[in-house]
Amino acid sequence: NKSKGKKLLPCPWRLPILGNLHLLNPNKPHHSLLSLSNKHGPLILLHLGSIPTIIISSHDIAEEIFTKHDIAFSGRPLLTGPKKLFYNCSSITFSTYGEHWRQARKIVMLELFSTRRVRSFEAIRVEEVEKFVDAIKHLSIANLSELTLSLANNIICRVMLGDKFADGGYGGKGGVWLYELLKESQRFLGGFFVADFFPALKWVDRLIGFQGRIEKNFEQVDKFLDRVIWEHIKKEKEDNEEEERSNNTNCCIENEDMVNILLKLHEVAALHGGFLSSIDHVKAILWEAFVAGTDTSAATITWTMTQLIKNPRVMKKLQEELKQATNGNTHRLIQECELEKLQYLKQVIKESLRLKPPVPLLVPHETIQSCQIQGYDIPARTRVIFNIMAISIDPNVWEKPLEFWPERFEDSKVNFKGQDFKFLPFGSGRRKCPGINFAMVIVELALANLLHCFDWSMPIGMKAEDINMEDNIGLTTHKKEALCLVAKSKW
Ligand code: HEM
Repeated sequence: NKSKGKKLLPCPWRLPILGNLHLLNPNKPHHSLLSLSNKHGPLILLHLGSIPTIIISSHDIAEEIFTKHDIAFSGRPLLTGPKKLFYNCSSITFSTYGEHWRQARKIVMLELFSTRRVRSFEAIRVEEVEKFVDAIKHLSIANLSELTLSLANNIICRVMLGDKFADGGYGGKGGVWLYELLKESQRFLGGFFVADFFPALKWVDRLIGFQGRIEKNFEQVDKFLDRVIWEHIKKEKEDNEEEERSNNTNCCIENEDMVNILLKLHEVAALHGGFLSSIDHVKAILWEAFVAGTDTSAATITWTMTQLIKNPRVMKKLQEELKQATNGNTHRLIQECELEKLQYLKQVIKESLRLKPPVPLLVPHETIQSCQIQGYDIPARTRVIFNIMAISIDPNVWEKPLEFWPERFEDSKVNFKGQDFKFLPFGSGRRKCPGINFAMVIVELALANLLHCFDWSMPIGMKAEDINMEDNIGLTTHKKEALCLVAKSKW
């Protein structure tokens, strides 16, 4: 009776208790949702267990939401994984819209993602890319899935925690334990907790051991972050004493890592209250940078290399661009100041992000107030999933949507900053990724050098057509099978 006179959202037939959950393949929910939207339309309502969830799969509905109802859609559901791993969701990504989120985002925008800050990490990126290239030279077969994860992990580790905590290894040698810790956290963030779909059945997660495993992972993460913080405090004290002794008051902000910066802000907040008043907030921000930044950047590099090995014409054209940019000098690395002129590289990365967006369903949103979309009433506290993969291969919008064709971005103003609603690999509106600049310079520098320093081919006995393009989704989509290629060094 309640719905009398109201326009009802299309909703596939559902089962008692499970609702529409049985329609989702847990390994490929973005593909299942694409099939459902092809059948039922670009705005549908699913009952995932007992949680009403709307799925958005068209650019015009995304535009309506991000331009007219952005605040209403800026909440985040309180999910089991992030609640545990990010200290009761006190990080940015998973905290719901409000003062805490605003303050947290403001601080990281200023201290981590501002143009000046991103630029100040150049030496770290260059050094790590150099080691990365050097490691590949010594490998008969390069496992790019693993190597790119090491690269992103080492850069983020050095930027966030300082040099001491990154042991800088490549090719499965270095930082393995931190890496394993991170992988386990990511499994839980993208994983299926019964409580997230049937809040009343929370006990089932404990019964099947899921809750126990996440608690163990959290304990290890927490212990690690405690050690990082303790060592920074100790070092700061020693430096201050040394400074007093030598009367040297030169403060070098460029050498500060994120832990130093957050600890200083924590000291002030502990006296006056607000965000960062608890040391748990500091830990949540630190762990989140690993989780949000490592996987996504590595997946972008790996997927782009996958597309290039399958498309030799594009790879050749890109290598030609790099040759021209360096006047044919293959005996040195591409520098960051040269990236700006590499226009074809930028088109190639965009095309790769279009076909394989690393976060194809964004992070789940939740409405914080009721509103109307396309004439449908959407109540507050509705979970919202944006299937941006469906949008970026929509045949009504994109010509030859499944083809890898970077030239489509030539002379086009379409970018991924969140204003072009047919292409949203970083999201849009208030919740869009704040790490775009931070990530893109890593991705561009790594790819430019991979292609400038090496010629790439398939291992003997394999053809590019054999490459498995299937993805495995957690919070980020990865290539299901590792990308292993032969790299022939040009110098
Ligand atoms: C190519 C690499 C990356 C991609 C494709 C990517 C993509 C995304 C996406 C799709 C979202 C969710 C937007 C939404 O829910 O509407 C997001 C959020 C976020 N990303 Fe990224 N990201 C990348 C790199 C990074 C890096 C390197 C960092 C930090 C070191 C980072 C930090 C964040 C944070 C903190 C949020 C949460 C924003 C909020 O909820 O307010 N990302 N990212």
